[in-house]
Amino acid sequence: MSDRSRPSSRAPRKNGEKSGRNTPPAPKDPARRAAYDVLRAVQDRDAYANLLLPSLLRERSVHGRDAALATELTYGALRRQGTYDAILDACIDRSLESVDSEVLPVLRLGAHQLLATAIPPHAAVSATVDLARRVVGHHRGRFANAVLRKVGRRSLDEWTAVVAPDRAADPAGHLSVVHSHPRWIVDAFAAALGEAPAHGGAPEPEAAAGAAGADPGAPLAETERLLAADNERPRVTLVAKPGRAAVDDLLAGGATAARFSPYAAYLPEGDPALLREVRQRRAAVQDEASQLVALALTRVGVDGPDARWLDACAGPGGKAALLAGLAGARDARLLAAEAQPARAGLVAGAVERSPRDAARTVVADATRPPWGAGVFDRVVVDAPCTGLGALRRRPEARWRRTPETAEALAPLQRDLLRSALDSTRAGGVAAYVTCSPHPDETRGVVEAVLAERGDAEVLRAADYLDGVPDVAAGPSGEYVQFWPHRHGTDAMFLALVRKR
Ligand SMILES: C[S@@+](CC[C@H](N)C(=O)[O-])C[C@H]1O[C@@H](n2cnc3c(N)ncnc32)[C@H](O)[C@@H]1O
Repeated sequence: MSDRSRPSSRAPRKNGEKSGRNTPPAPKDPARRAAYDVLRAVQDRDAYANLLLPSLLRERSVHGRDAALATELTYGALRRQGTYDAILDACIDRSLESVDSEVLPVLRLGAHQLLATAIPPHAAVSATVDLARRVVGHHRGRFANAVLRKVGRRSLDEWTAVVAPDRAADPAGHLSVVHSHPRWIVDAFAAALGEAPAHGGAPEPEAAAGAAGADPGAPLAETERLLAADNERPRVTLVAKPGRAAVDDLLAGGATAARFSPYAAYLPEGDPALLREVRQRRAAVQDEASQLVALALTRVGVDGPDARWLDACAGPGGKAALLAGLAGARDARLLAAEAQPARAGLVAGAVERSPRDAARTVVADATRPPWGAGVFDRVVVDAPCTGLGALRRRPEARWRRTPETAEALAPLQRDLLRSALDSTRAGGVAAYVTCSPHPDETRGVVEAVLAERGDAEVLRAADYLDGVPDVAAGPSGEYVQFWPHRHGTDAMFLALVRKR
């Protein structure tokens, strides 16, 4: 992870620690001030809101309703930024680009309160204008007041009817504004769902299955459901690490049974760290699809030995921890490889005390592996990707990625899959996984690599996920694609490849 991930240059105080003598007094309206500071940090120094906000709230001792409001405002303004910017643009005489970068986050926060919360409009405007006066001065506070009063004259639906392109004439452009996703992401999602061509030409036949339940009359109907799901807060899913904790322990702690993974439970509310199993690292937060793609790999039959497993891109160790538990139960061994030393440290922590001490962590570049060819019975490569499948969790990510991000990652993704297949023995199996449904980094990678070699064949991955509906994807349903709107999970992709 790069420098950007550092939430703050100041170390947060430990829970319950009192402010030092030099700590500035708590700001007035701490919720809006915290939201503003996070939006500025995201905009100015590429901070990650999901890391910065919790540490900032802790540092400033913002709790309870203020913390909940700060979270709602920060995440809402970031997720809905595309929609709000189109509306703000219509409320300002000059172009939105010419608005000072210090003022823009104030306007987005105000728009979110006015258009998507129950805060009474006069309170939303006056509290936001107060904030503007404090952070950008009286003159620009007056500007914010004028703009927000215009925003408040219409509801969200009334505004989008005015500012979004017509749906029939430009479906992707319409959905891009209404559901606040960059247009290239709308196009990529539509292609992955089979509702639009991936690279020109006609949509894939899988569109019919993919769009099950959608209104056939509305263009890009299923894509719209996906975009809407991306704007919802994801539920917290836990994993009970096999051999170290049981799902029943999590249920006893207030979690509820999960739909698909035998190791998962959902936490309806509260801080996961309050669960003893999580504190003791016997359980962890892990999306259900992440668990299921790892499980699918372990369910494929292999003839001969089943003793050596490899996780070629293991950091921070979510899948490695699950695989280590399952390997231990079968008396197999997992090698967890990670290129970045700091992330390898996280992997080592995640797999610590696995049953039979089944996992070993190494810092290694999996494209130039220090291990020999054909030595592993099972290999997973969970490749670095755009993360477009996890937009629910990373509210600013959609504005940071570009079409070039996916293009730039493809050579590394192909190299990692080639190397994973080279590392797999004949008769063994490799899993190629991404947390993105973008065709260029999912099937595009698999198809390019398999076209080069005659020693590998794609298996029907959905056959190893019995009981999970509507996951088969690809021209013949050979891949697995999870979706937030269908499964309530991240949009994880899985291809299972048998080495011949
Ligand atoms: C998507 S993440 C893996 C997530 C992980 N499997 C989990 O479930 O927690 C991809 C990881 O691959 C690592 N990586 C990138 N290039 C690599 C390479 N050439 N060799 C090994 N690891 C690499 C990245 O540092 C990152 O930690």
